[in-house]
Amino acid sequence: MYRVSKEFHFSASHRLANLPDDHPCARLHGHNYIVVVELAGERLDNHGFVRDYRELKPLKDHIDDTLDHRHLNDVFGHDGVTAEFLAKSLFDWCRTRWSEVSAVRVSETPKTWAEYRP
Ligand SMILES: Nc1nc2c(c(=O)[nH]1)N=C([C@H](O)[C@H](O)COP(=O)(O)OP(=O)(O)OP(=O)(O)O)CN2
Ligand SMILES: [Zn+2]
Repeated sequence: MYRVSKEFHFSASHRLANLPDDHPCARLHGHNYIVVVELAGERLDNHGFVRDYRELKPLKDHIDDTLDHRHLNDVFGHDGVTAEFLAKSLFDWCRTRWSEVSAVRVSETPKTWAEYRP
């Protein structure tokens, strides 16, 4: 099995308003998010690719247009925009376009990662 991945970046604010008031993440704050999309395949195409990284450009456009420099509670219309939620949401968006997508990972801080892998 081959696995390839590409990294995307965006900055956004959020507030996990369902957490207790004394939890720091219940307050308005922001992250420099990192998103890694992983694709898997048993076979390579004629160019030796699982899929050309350049074909993932629509994901960069989607992130830039809908998430970058936005308030994520407003974007999604709820107060639970966790890293886990973003990983699943971006996985679903990618999977409708590229069948090889096998996982999406999201980092909010240099020390934390959430992954969605069905
Ligand atoms: N499982 C999850 N836990 C937390 C999430 C999340 O999305 N999934 N999100 C947050 C906060 O939004 C934010 O990411 C803060 O995380 P935290 O690790 O507390 O960040 P710090 O930089 O403050 O960590 P230090 O250990 O103090 O450096 C919280 N939890
Ligand atoms: Zn946060």
